[in-house]
Amino acid sequence: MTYPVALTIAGSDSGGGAGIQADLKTFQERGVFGVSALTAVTAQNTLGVQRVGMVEPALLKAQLDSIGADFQPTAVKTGMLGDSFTIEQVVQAIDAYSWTTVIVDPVMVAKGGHTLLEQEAIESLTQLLLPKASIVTPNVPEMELMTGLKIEGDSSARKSMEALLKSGVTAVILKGGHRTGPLATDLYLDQSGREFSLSTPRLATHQTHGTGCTFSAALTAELAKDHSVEAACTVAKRFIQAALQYPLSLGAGHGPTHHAAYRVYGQGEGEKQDAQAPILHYGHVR
Ligand SMILES: Nc1ncnc2c1ncn2[C@@H]1O[C@H](COP(=O)(O)OP(=O)(O)O)[C@@H](O)[C@H]1O
Ligand SMILES: Cc1ncc(COP(=O)(O)O)c(N)n1
Repeated sequence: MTYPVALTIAGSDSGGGAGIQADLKTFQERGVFGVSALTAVTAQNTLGVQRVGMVEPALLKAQLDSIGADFQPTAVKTGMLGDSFTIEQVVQAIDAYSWTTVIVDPVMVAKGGHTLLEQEAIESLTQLLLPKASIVTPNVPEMELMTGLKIEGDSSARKSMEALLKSGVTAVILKGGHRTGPLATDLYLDQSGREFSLSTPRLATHQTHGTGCTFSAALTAELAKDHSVEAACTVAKRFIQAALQYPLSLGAGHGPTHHAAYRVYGQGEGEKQDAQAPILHYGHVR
C-alpha cells in the first residue's frame, strides 16, 4: 500500500499556528505525507499579521505543477487564497490533475482582523472553487459573507447552509467557534440531505490561533486515508478539542493550539478516554 499524500494550498504563517505550518504539523500527526503549495507569505505572530506578500502567479503554478506531475494526493485542502487570480489557478490545477477530494477552508480574515482574501474574490470562491469542492468549512463570519445571510440562531444557520449548497459544493460544515453557549457545535449538511452535528464543551481560551486551519487539516488527513466523512469529522473535532484543551502558552496574544495534544494526551479510546470527546448527533440540524 502506498503512503497517503495530502496537499495543502495555503499561506505561510511565520508564527507557526495557522496556515501551511498548521496544516503540515497536523498532517504529520495524523499519519499522512504532507505536500504544499504556498499562495502567500505572511509576517505574523500571536499578536497579529504584520505584512502579507502574495506568491507570484507563475511560482504558484510551478508548485502546483510540480506536485501534480509527481504525486497523487488523495485529498487536497485550500486555506488562504488571497485573491481571485489565485483561486482561478487553483481551480485549473484541480481540473488538470483530477483532484477529487477537495476541502475548502474559506479563509477570509485572521483572528486579529487582518484581511486574507480580497472582498471581490469571495464571488470567485463561491462560483469557481466551491463547485469543485467536497466539503467547505466556513466559520460564522465567512458563512455570512459568502451567503449574505445573517446567522443569529440555529434556523438561520441551517438556511445559510442550504443556500451555500446551491453553489454545488457537496457538503458544508458550519463551525461553531464564533457562536456562544456552553457547547462548540459544528453542523454538517450535504447535498443528499444527510446531516449531523458535533459538539464539545466550549473551552474558555484565547489560544485559538489557527483553530480553523487545524480542524480542516485533520479532516483532510482522515479523508486522504479514505476514512468516511463522518469518521473524519469526528477525529477532526477530537483533534481540535485536544489542541485547545492542552495549550502551549506561546506568545503574548492569541496563542497557537497544541498540534500534538491529541496524540500525547488522549484519543478518546480505552484508558486514554478523553472527557471532552465530542457528542455526535444525527438527524435534523435544528
Ligand atoms: N473555545 C472553543 N472551545 C471548543 N472548541 C472550539 C472553540 N473555538 C473553536 N472551537 C472549534 O474549533 C474549530 C474551528 O472553529 P472556528 O474557531 O469557528 O474556526 P476559525 O478558526 O475558522 O474561526 C471548530 O471545530 C470549533 O467548534
Ligand atoms: C496564513 C494564514 N492562514 C490562515 C489564517 C487563519 O487563522 P486564524 O483565523 O486563526 O487567524 C491565518 N491567520 N494565516
